[in-house]
Amino acid sequence: MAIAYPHYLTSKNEPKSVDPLMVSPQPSPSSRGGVCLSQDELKKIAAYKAVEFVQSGMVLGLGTGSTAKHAVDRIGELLKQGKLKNIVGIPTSEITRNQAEKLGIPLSDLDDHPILDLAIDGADEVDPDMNLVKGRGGSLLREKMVEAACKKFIVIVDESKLVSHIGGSGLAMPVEIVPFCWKFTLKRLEMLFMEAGCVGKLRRFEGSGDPFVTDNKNYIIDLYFDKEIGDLKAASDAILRLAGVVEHGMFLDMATTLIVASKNGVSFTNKLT
Ligand SMILES: O=C(CO)[C@H](O)[C@H](O)COP(=O)(O)O
Repeated sequence: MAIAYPHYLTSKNEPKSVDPLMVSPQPSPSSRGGVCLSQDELKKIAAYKAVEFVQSGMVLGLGTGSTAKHAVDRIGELLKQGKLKNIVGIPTSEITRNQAEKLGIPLSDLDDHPILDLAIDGADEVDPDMNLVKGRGGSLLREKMVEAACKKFIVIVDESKLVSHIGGSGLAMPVEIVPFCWKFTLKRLEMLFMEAGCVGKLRRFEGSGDPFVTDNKNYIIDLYFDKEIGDLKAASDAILRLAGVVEHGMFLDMATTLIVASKNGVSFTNKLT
C-alpha cells in the first residue's frame, strides 16, 4: 500500500536541528481515513524522516534490516532525482551492498573513508538511555565497525523496539563468534550470565538447520536472559574478553539520535553528551 505521507514527512526543507529530548508535536501518522499503518509503514516513516538529515557530499553508513532498507531506498531515490549529490555509502552488510549497488549509490569502505558523517540504521531493542541491541539480522560486526566511525548515528525504529532494559523484549542478544569449538564458546557465554538465567542458542537457518554464517564467515550465538543483565558495560567487557568471541550486539552509548515512529506520531530524541 502506498503511503500518503503527512506534510511533515514530505517537506523539501532540510531540518535545521532536532528537537532535544522527546517532542512529538506532529499529527499522528497512525491512521488515515480509518486505515491503521502497519509496522512496516511505521518503519518507513522513521526511515524517511532520518533521510531528511542527509546532505549532499556526505559519507554515509548504510544500515541493514527491514527499517534501514527503506532509508537506503529513499537515498537512492533522492540521488536519482538529483536532490542529493556526491553521496558515498559505506554498507554494513552484503545485503545492503547489493541493494545500494542496484540503486546506483556510490560505495566505498572504512579503509578509504575512516570517518563517516552519518549512519542510519535500525535496532532490535532500544533502552531509555538509547543503548541498543542489534544483530538479529546477523550484521552486528560490520554495523558496529561502521557506526562507531560515524560523527552521527541515527537509529530508526517503530515503537515495538522500545524496551525498559536491554534484553527486555525476551528476544535474542546476538554474539558473533568464530566457528571453532562453538559449543565451548556457547557454554562460556552462558556461564558468564548464569545469574541472569542466560541460555545460548546457535543461530541456524530454518529448514536446513545449518548454522547461520555471517558475512565474516562466523557463527552467531543468540543469548536469552531470564533477568536483567545488570551493568551493561561490565557485561560488554566480559563478553569481549572471551577468546572465540568476535563482537556482541549491545551498542552502548553509540546512538546520537533516535527516531521512533508510533501510533502517536514521530518522536526525536537527541543524546545529550
Ligand atoms: O541489527 C540489525 C541487523 O543486524 C537490524 O538493524 C535490526 O535487526 C533491526 O532490523 P529490522 O529493521 O528489520 O527490525
